[in-house]
Amino acid sequence: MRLRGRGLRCIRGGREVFDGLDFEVACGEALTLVGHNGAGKTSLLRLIAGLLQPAAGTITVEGGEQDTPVAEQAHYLGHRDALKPSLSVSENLAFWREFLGGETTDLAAAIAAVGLGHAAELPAAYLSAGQRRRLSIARLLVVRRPIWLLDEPTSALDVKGQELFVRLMQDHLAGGGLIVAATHLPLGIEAREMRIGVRV
Ligand SMILES: Nc1ncnc2c1ncn2[C@@H]1O[C@H](COP(=O)(O)OP(=O)(O)OP(=O)(O)O)[C@@H](O)[C@H]1O
Repeated sequence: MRLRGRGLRCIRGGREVFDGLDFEVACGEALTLVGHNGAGKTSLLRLIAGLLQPAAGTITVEGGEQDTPVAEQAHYLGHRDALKPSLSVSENLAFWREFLGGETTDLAAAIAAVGLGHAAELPAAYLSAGQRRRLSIARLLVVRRPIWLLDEPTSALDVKGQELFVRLMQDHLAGGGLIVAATHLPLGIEAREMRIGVRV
């Protein structure tokens, strides 16, 4: 499987963010997007996730499930943790598993994998920032999707949480998945780097 973007142009709020952008990532590979604040890293992730439409260019998947839209093959882990505060950790994850559908895995195992086993019945409103991030990461595990789009994924994670996430990313790549991540810090995994935007 190969994810490819060609000639992408992105316009936001009437201003061009980037134009003529190409990228390519194959299964088992990670691509990190680097660049200054406002360069367009989040915008590119949102284009791939289908949350924004490109003004020009194409995003395609070769191999794998070619007829399934890219957005349905991708998890988008954004800046904000998409959680319902009144629902417990396991209820939040059950919601996402139901909502996203497709190939799912065991809920309790996903919660344990991110180190939240002790907090499974706690309302999400009571979670710390790092715990909320861990719960968001559990969404990547509970529904299997080959493309992980990650926006500053390690923000708020403590050292153990970062180590844990590195292992989860490595497992995902070893299992044939691919990762595109926007980050200002090294992700801790082997990755190709793509710079977006040049400050003038
Ligand atoms: N909803 C929006 N409406 C209009 N302009 C927007 C919107 N969201 C982002 N932008 C603009 O698009 C440009 C790219 O923003 P983006 O969030 O993609 O940058 P980034 O590289 O991810 O930045 P950072 O490193 O700060 O996260 C910025 O100039 C920003 O102001």
